[in-house]
Amino acid sequence: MSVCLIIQHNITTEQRELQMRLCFKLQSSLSSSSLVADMAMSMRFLYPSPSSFHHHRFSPHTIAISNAAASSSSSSPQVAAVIPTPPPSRVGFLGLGIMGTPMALNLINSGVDVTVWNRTKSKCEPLINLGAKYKSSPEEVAASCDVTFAMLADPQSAADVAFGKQGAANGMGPGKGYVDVSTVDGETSKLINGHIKSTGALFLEAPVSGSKKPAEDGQLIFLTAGDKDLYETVSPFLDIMGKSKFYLGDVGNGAAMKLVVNMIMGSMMASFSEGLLLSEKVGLDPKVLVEVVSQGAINAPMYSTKGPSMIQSLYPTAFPLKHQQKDLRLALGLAESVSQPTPIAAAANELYKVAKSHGLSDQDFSAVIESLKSKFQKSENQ
Ligand SMILES: NC(=O)C1=CN([C@@H]2O[C@H](COP(=O)(O)OP(=O)(O)OC[C@H]3O[C@@H](n4cnc5c(N)ncnc54)[C@H](OP(=O)(O)O)[C@@H]3O)[C@@H](O)[C@H]2O)C=CC1
Ligand SMILES: O=CC(=O)O
Repeated sequence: MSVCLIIQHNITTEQRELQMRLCFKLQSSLSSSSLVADMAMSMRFLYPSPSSFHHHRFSPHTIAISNAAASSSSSSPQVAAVIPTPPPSRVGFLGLGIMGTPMALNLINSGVDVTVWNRTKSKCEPLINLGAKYKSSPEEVAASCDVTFAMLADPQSAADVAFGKQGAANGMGPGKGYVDVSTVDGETSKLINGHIKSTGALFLEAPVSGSKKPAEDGQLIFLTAGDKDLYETVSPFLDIMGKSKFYLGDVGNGAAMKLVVNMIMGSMMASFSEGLLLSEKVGLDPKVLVEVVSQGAINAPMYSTKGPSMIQSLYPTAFPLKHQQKDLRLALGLAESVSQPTPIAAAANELYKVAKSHGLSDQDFSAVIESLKSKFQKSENQ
């Protein structure tokens, strides 16, 4: 029997103990048919449950134990053991807005070594006070970190931060990774991918579904595409910030999935707004409408969370209206590129544009209801 044992060196004390235990097992159990099962048990001993990952500074990255006998030219079996590779230890985070701040905070609270940057420096202070490091440009963050996440407003800012002057690409290189979690169009994402890859680094697009509260609760849904190796590497971090993750293949697919989801969401909110106003006008109580909707097949969490404040004309910002309109605009561009008719999304987009023109850009996207109220309709028709 021949044995291949791959030992990783840059690891925690706990993982070092695991290595030693596995070496001992290999020495003492080479003839044992239960070797693979024993090794798997050792892994479980060290990481008893997925939630225990969060209490470790590092999570197990790769656990692969295989009997390579089938591929061996020798008649005797060969055992290959790949010891857990720790995920990258230094994580950068660029963009500390409504979403970036709680996402970075969850990483810090899980013991990850986080370095932050934001265009408006004051937004970095709370995270610095909680232990984050600070660098004064995306380039410096990327240069000092193994992987760098970016959560920017729109295609222009995502591109500027990734490959503009003092952009992250200047600090990237082989062995590093860039994960853009902003919502942008596929073309922008491909452009960023090209700049990052030209440095020898890896790229993953990973826009998120889920708003401010899911970001705070670590319940986001990641829609990823790009380098599969980087996806595997950063999975422990995605698991800290989110509840699920999808790997969708080539760069552009994550962006497209996100735009389709938000196209649906923007239309749903516009339609819900019409329903609330119509119910009120025909003498119904819109609060009862919210209750009825919440019990039926068309229930969506956003109706019951945002409906009551919409009835009071209050729009505390979780998802800025300007970003919803940006997503509809980009989704319409995507539809145009494949000649897919999207008349409902096009109509909804017009409502968000009206709301923006009345100064509601920074309110929550539920403020789109205002554009259906008679005061705005009159001014639009003048
Ligand atoms: N809020 C939500 O519910 C969700 C948002 N998203 C998407 O996530 C992204 C971020 O959203 P959110 O956090 O809500 O947005 P915010 O508007 O709160 O934050 C935007 C971030 O982008 C930065 N930024 C804007 N323009 C530039 C620029 N030209 N150069 C450098 N930095 C810039 C801002 O910096 P500064 O602080 O200096 O202004 C800020 O850090 C968007 O793409 C959005 O569509 C996705 C899912 C949910
Ligand atoms: O992009 C917004 C969201 O809620 O998801």
